[in-house]
Amino acid sequence: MSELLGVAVLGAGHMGADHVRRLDRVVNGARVAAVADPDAERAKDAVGGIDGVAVHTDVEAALDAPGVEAVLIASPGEAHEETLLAAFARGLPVLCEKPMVPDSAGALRVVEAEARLGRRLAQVGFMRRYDAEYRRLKSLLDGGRLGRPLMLHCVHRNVSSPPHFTSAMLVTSSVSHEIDAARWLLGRELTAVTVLRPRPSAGAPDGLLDPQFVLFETEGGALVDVEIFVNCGFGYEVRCEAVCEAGSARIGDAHTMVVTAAGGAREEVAQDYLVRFADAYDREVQSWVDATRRGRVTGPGTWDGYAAAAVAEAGVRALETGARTPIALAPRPAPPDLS
Ligand SMILES: NC(=O)C1=CN([C@@H]2O[C@H](COP(=O)(O)OP(=O)(O)OC[C@H]3O[C@@H](n4cnc5c(N)ncnc54)[C@H](O)[C@@H]3O)[C@@H](O)[C@H]2O)C=CC1
Ligand SMILES: O=C1[C@@H](O)[C@H](O)[C@@H](O)[C@H](O)[C@H]1O
Repeated sequence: MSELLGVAVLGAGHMGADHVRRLDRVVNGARVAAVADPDAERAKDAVGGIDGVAVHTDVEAALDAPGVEAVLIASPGEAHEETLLAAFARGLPVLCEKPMVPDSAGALRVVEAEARLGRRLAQVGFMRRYDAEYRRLKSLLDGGRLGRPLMLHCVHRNVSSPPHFTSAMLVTSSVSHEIDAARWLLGRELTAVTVLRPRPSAGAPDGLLDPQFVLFETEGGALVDVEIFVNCGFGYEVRCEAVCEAGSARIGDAHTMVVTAAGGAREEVAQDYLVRFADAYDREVQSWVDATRRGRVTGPGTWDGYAAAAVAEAGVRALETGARTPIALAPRPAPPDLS
């Protein structure tokens, strides 16, 4: 391995461009070796003035570019399966943005392909596991001081959704974060899901079922509710309150800045995930680079990516039918070396 880990960033849109910047300017021990995007202008814009970066419109060419030792996938979810398998075929370690693969059958193929290799190669981009507030909540719950968790109340709001966003994507793209966070915080699988649809907001595009109220049941009987509202218009808000037998704990209220002027006080509210979770993305990518340079893979893995896809798929059925929908996970293949 070279002194600086050579990373190919695949997909140079909103997230990809931010990861290029992060690898170049924030993270230690890595460099951007190649960027690929079918839109060549986007790839060039993302690279900006960084020296020595190969720019491609073809993913495979980027994977084979000189100096590429690891891969960060930031293309749309539908492209992830093919790209993950191409990286596995070359033995390249991967950090793959969520959703790992949007459909559960494809996600399971990725789990099985990695299991056949007999070692972990992929980390999935569930960055909330690297957020300071989520980590404090996880240690508190694991420490047991508050007793057993009974309920998680979650709020997830975006200012607006991108034009391609569908009603199903509120679950598959947005609530996928709460699905992973709940599995991680509680250490339990989710077993059933019900989705209620309040009347759509006038601020949502025509036909988009926004907001939605999602209720998960878990192994062991805890409940997780999620308000997902992706065109709230006023801010990017992510909160989670754990209610336990001997107390409760809430995260997500942290103030950015309070400005007092002209007889009033105004608190700033983050407008998007790149601001709210900036530190979490930095920590996630640094941790991936550090582990990769040690020849290891840590953090959420392909099974977590598969479980999130299977739960989200049941959620979409629940949204369409209005019925409580049980969640069935496939048998887990013998996990690869978890070191
Ligand atoms: N962790 C998080 O909080 C977030 C994660 N994401 C995830 O990041 C990924 C990318 O999302 P955005 O950057 O918002 O999308 P975007 O639409 O801004 O960018 C996607 C880019 O990928 C390119 N692309 C399309 N097919 C490709 C392929 N086969 N190979 C390489 N590039 C390809 C497109 O031309 C585009 O430039 C998605 O999986 C999304 O779910 C997005 C937002 C936040
Ligand atoms: O992952 C993300 C987006 O893809 C998703 O669409 C948003 O709802 C989330 O807040 C963001 O973190």
